[in-house]
Formats: sequence, structure tokens, C-alpha cells
Amino acid sequence: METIFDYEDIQLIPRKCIVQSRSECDTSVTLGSHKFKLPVVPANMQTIIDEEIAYYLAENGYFYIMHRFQPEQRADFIKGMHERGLIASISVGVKEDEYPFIQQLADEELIPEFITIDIAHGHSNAVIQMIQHIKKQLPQTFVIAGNVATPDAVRDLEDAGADATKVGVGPGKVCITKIKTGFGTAGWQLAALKWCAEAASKPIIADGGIRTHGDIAKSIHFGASMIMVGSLFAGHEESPGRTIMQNGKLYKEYFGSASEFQKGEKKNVEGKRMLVEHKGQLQDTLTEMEQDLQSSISYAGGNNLAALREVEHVIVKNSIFNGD
Ligand SMILES: NC(=O)C1=CN([C@@H]2O[C@H](COP(=O)(O)OP(=O)(O)OC[C@H]3O[C@@H](n4cnc5c(N)ncnc54)[C@H](OP(=O)(O)O)[C@@H]3O)[C@@H](O)[C@H]2O)C=CC1
Ligand SMILES: Nc1nc2c(ncn2[C@@H]2O[C@H](COP(=O)(O)O)[C@@H](O)[C@H]2O)c(=O)[nH]1
Repeated sequence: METIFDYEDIQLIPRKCIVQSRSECDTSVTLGSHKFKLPVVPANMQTIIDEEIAYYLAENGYFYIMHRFQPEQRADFIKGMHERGLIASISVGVKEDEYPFIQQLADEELIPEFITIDIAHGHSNAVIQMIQHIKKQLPQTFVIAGNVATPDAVRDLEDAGADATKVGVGPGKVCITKIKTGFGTAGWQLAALKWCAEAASKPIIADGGIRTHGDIAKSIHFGASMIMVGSLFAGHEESPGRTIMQNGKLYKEYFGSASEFQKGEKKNVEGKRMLVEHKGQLQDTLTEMEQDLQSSISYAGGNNLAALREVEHVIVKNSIFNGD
């Protein structure tokens, strides 16, 4: 890889505008055989999404991925979403008991439209075997596999049958993988995304490290089809994290899926907990994201997301501090 950079080091270069209004810019994206309003998905974490939010997002045309931390509720969740005519998008791990669960879904003809294999170190035989198992039992299901950090990993998971791969090891706001292990894409997530996207023949989902709405446009520029976002979705009225009052201010908790708060024990901890200022309604953030992305598209001189791939960029180290 030639150059290392991250989100704050990049600026996209505007091209001549072709729209009369930003409202003409289309932020929709297709993943598999489904079209969504935004190329953004809330992280499949317990303080970011619950069944109610999943239902709201699906009903309103947004992509969602339900987390895997209440495994016994997943079959009923799929049934419930299908009864409402909505897509079912769940997560699985790779431990032994996930194999009969997938078999059960096949036997009961409960076919989720999307399954995400949600593992810290996705470049592994455990993930490859799970992809193959899902593809054998549920061939119509779109399988997202991750997380990975290298072109080799993307190729291996695609070869195993993954329909999309998720890139990002350790760049998340509540991640401590870099500190605990010395590994990951923290600090160079955007360059890792570019590196992986160049090797990919299927969609890439950028995961972690999104701090501003502009980072969504930058992710698309460097090859992402979809962007997974945790911290920017934490702290809303609807967010499942506990609400906490401190010094007269309202906060909500946001913790890592590999934190002791999630695991209930201090074993292989690679995540932490933080408090996020209360932000109001989730829909307000989704609307602002859409408007900002429409604006990005207009600066790119187009009227849809494809324009973001075509612009040029410059690397300006620490440019986030200029003009803010
Ligand atoms: N995107 C990211 O950067 C990261 C995300 N996470 C999130 O934390 C959650 C827990 O992740 P994870 O621990 O993978 O899930 P699990 O706790 O479900 O572990 C899955 C399986 O993989 C094994 N495993 C986990 N890490 C490794 C590793 N580094 N090398 C070899 N085997 C491993 C585990 O065994 P054993 O525990 O015995 O090793 C277990 O059998 C997930 O939701 C994940 O997305 C966690 C860290 C980084
Ligand atoms: N290293 C860890 N990464 C984690 C953990 N829990 C979740 N995650 C990853 O973070 C992103 C969200 O990142 P953000 O910057 O948008 O907040 C999430 O999608 C996971 O991939 C964890 O405990 N450790």
C-alpha cells in the first residue's frame, strides 16, 4: 500500500454542479436485491439497535442489521418482520450453536434476507466455514462477512461465498483493540478501506471510525457501498443504551460489543464504555445525514452516489482543524 491516511486527512475536490437544488440528489443504494434510502447502517451493537429501531428503519426504507446478543429471539424476530412485510436482517457468530440455528431457519423456512457474520477477526476458517454453511442451508440469503482489514481477507471471504465483506478492525469509538493487541486499522481506516476495495469484486461495507457526515461521502469515494456507524447513532432518544443524568445533563451509554459491559465478564476485553450526550430523535439525524450526503453529491458534480467515486481528492494532514 502506497500511502496511509485517515478520514481527517482527506478532502474531496468539487466539480461543476449539475443540479438546481440539493434535493435532486439521490442518496439511495442497492445492496443485493434491495434498495435503501441511505448507504448507512447503524452498528449491530446492543446500545445502538433493538427490535423497535430495526422495525422503524425497515419500515422507513433504511437498511438495518439486528445485533446477535439475544440469540434466542432471532427466529421470532425474522417471523415478526416477515409478518409485517419487512426485510429480516440478523447477525450470527461462529460458535458451535450457530450451526443448528441456521439449520433450524432452513427447516422452518424462515429465510432472512440478510445475515451478517459478526466477528472481531473475520479472516479465519471459522468465518469461512460459517459462510459456507449459510450459503448451503440458506442460498437466497445475502451474507455479509467480517470484520477484515486486508485484500487477502476480502478475497478469501468472497471466495468462500460472502456477498459483501465488512472492513474495519479497531477504528471504532469504543474500540481498544489497537491498545490491547497492537493490531488493526485505527488511524488508517480510510486507507485500509481503499486497499480492500481495490481487491474486492463484491460490495464493501466500511465499519468504524465515522466521526462526521462528510466521512460517509469519503467512504463511498474510496470504495464503500455501505457504511456502518456506531457512535454517531448512539445517544438518541430511541437508543437502547441506558439514559444517565450527570451534572444536570442527559447522557446515554454506548459500549463495545467486546467490552465487559456486553460480555458480563473481564475476558478478552477489546471494548470500552462511554457516555454520549443525549441527541434527540434518531430520525433527525437520519434526515441530516441524507441532506449532508445530498450536498456532498452536488459538490461532486453529479446527482447520485456514483459521482462521489469519480471526484479527485487531496491529502491534507489534520485538515479537520482548519476552518472548523
Ligand atoms: N470491528 C472490530 O474492530 C471489533 C469488533 N468486535 C466486536 O466484539 C464482538 C465480539 O467479537 P468476537 O470476540 O470475535 O466474538 P465471539 O466472542 O463470539 O468469538 C467468536 C469466536 O471466535 C474466537 N475468537 C475471537 N477472537 C479471536 C481471535 N482474535 N483469534 C482467534 N479466535 C478468536 C472466539 O474464541 P475465544 O474467545 O475463545 O478466543 C470464539 O470462538 C463482536 O460483535 C465484534 O464485532 C470486537 C473486537 C474488534
Ligand atoms: N475493537 C472493538 N470494536 C468494536 C467493539 N464493539 C463494536 N466495535 C466496532 O465498532 C464499530 C462502530 O464504530 P464507531 O466508530 O462508528 O463507533 C462497530 O460497528 C464494530 O465494528 C468492541 O468492543 N471492540
